[in-house]
Amino acid sequence: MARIQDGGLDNDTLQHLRSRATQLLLKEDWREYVAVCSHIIDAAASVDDRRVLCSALAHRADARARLGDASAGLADCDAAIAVEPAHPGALLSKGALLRGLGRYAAAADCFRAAALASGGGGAAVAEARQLAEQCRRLEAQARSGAVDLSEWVLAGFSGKFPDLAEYVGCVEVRRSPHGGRGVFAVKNVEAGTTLIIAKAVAIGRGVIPDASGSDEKMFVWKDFVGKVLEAAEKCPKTAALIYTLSTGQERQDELAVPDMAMFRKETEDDSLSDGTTAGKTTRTQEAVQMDRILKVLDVTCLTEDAPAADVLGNNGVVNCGVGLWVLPSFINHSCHPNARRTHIGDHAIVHASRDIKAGEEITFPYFDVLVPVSKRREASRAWGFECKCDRCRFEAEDSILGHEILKLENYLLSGGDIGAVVMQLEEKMRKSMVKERQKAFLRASFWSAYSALYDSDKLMKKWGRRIPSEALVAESVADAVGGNECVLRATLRGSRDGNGCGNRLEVEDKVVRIGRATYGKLVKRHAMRDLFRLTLDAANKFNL
Ligand SMILES: C[S@@+](CC[C@H](N)C(=O)[O-])C[C@H]1O[C@@H](n2cnc3c(N)ncnc32)[C@H](O)[C@@H]1O
Repeated sequence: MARIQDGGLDNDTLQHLRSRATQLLLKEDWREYVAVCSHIIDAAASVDDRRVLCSALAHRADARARLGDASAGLADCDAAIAVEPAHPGALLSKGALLRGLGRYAAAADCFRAAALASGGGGAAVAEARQLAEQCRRLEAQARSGAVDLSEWVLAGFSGKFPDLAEYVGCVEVRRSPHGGRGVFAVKNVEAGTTLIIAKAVAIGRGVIPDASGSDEKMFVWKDFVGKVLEAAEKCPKTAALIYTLSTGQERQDELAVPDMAMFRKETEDDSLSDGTTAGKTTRTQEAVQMDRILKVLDVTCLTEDAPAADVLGNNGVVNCGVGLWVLPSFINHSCHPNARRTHIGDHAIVHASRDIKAGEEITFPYFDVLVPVSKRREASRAWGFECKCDRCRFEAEDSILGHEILKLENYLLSGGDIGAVVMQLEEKMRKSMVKERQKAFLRASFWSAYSALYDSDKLMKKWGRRIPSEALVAESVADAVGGNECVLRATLRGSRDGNGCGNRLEVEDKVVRIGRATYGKLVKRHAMRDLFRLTLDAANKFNL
């Protein structure tokens, strides 16, 4: 029991509690730390020691934030601010909590108030101002989706991941002809436009050598599942978001279309309901539905080692990552996709990889789509669905071409001359007057043959004059599957060789267009050039 003296807590008691709190802080034992802070708060309140009361409330708020209890943390900050409106510690803690909830404008106000309250021009003031500025930038980014990663890219992706805010662009979840729900564009968007920036509910990561067995992967998976369950337990809103996802066991027409407001950043009202009685009521009434979450994770988690992550996000450290990003998990697969995702730290950025019309469904590839239809069918079956996208339908339903495709596939498999395969396919498409869009589909399906041919000086000497240029085929394939590293590399090589690309400015425009379609509008032109160099370097390494 704390001893009390006139005008506040007695010094010995306070000193003892403070040193206990410091020990717990160093051990990061947040639960015990909260208990000690509560002790100080009760004692300080009973003797009306406002100075001690406010700093203990601010410290408890920080610890509660660490424990994922943002609502209780905010309540502590508000209690301190009610006693002392210009308490720098409480204002800083509240700013940090609001920033974590994505309420950047309110967070910036708190940091600004903390700078004013600290007074003078010391390091604390400078830090509070810096935090206010960071929140101002994040607020602007959360509204526009405009991200500039140029500096980070130019620094070789080194250092801390750039700060990102969650963003929901002109997209909406609707019922999809592909199955269940899907994400749709509500406006026309240009290739490269950012559609969604989503923060992961949780990510499991491990540095696993390629040859490692399934035990290590299982370890990463278990760690990931544990983190998702913990996040759902701590925050009812997170649990509610996870429950919008499919368990894979519902009938497609049973799946409800969620309200888009769920995915937008928190409003004042949301945070109040999360922060006070209403939030707590939900938490105690509803235990986390563990089985349901486990089934959801089986269907919806995304691997972080997507092709774009190799260049734009893993900092060369992580080579196995699995995560749950809720809104991107509503995106269906297509072999004629129009979007891609890039991973930066804990955020997934989904951007248009082709121009998209209002009302069109947004899709990305769940597996390699630069392969013939038979291979894609195997992959989609492994996912538990039959892909009926327009590309699959065309390749499966055109009986004359279907026969030809099968012949070419077999010929390729038996080690036949790649140049002859490409020649025959081009001839057949010309004779059958196949439309450009469908030519693009078939070229994408036989991409391995085309690229092996362009890679070989010997084969190019033999067939080069009788087949379309690398740049032309790359542009055509980008129409089928959107921008990606393979077509970008081919476009870069093709444009360097100047074969059939047009004049210098046209060539540069084409390259930048495919670059944006591949990496999104995340970097300025000068940094894009660096990405081009890396893309070509990666190809050279691969070819060695
Ligand atoms: C990540 S979820 C996508 C969202 C899902 N449609 C929903 O309503 O929750 C993946 C599941 O969606 C379905 N799906 C995705 N792409 C599809 C496609 N092209 N054709 C049929 N079903 C698809 C499959 O059931 C797949 O297991």
